[in-house]
Amino acid sequence: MVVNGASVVNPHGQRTVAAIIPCKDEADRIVATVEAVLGLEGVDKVVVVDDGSTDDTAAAADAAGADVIVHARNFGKAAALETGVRHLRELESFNATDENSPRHLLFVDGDLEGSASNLGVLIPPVLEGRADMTIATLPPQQTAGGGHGFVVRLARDGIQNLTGWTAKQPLSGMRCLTAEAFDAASPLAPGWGVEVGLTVDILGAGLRVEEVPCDLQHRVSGKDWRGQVHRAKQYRDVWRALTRRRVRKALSQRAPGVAQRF
Ligand SMILES: O=c1ccn([C@@H]2O[C@H](COP(=O)(O)OP(=O)(O)O[C@H]3O[C@H](CO)[C@@H](O)[C@H](O)[C@H]3O)[C@@H](O)[C@H]2O)c(=O)[nH]1
Ligand SMILES: O=C(O)[C@H](O)COP(=O)(O)O
Repeated sequence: MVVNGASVVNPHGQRTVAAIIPCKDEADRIVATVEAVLGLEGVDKVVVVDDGSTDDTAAAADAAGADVIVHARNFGKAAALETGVRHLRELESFNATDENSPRHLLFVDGDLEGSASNLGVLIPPVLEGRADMTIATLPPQQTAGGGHGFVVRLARDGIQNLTGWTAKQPLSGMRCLTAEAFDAASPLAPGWGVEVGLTVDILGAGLRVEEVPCDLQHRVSGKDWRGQVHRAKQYRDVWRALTRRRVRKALSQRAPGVAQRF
């Protein structure tokens, strides 16, 4: 429900939450992830977007009980999230008596498996109106790997310079947010820039962001060449998201009309 542009809690009961799970080649993990998310209190819809997988991700997610949308080819994580939210809003618009519309959003990576059952802590601050977006911070991971911190530092420093807020884990993709917060960050920054874009745009709109410790385990990128290529793409996308927002901010001080379109 939107009143004067602001989300308000449904007067007829607790607002519910829809989980959106972007996936590329997660057939081995998606069943456990979907089952865990379906069990979260407050979540009444799970949408998996298969972002051009070459494995059986879509069939596995469907069998696990999710709504499944398939990209004909790979468009990147941000596009998968946008497809999932668009699908959700279409479903909601078909049901004129749906009191939960527009649902809050829970963004979940497909590789969390059973640990996704710990995502529930992200929901109450948003449901109760204390935060417009919560972000999960993860404990040390059981699987070895991880990078050298280049992308994390670029993201953290960039967010800090633009907003004054220091994120502990700026790349964490597990987030719960209101429809209003999602709209403030739309269109999303492409690819791996999506998290930085969400944080900068939502804070820039004067909304509240909070990091919440959450006991999650995910597939950690290694230090092999595949992991390094992945990090190079992350670096490129985060840099682009930050640069666009720096230019937008500079323009908004000089030419507000132009800045809105940039
Ligand atoms: O083209 C792609 C690639 C990945 N994914 C999915 O996006 C999620 C995150 O991808 P992953 O390979 O797990 O990325 P990581 O580098 O391990 O992820 C860290 O860094 C990312 C930002 O760079 C965040 O999105 C993640 O939440 C964070 O865990 C997973 O569900 C993927 O299946 C897509 O939907 N499309
Ligand atoms: O493995 C990671 O933590 C991410 O891919 C980011 O890489 P980084 O450690 O080089 O910032």
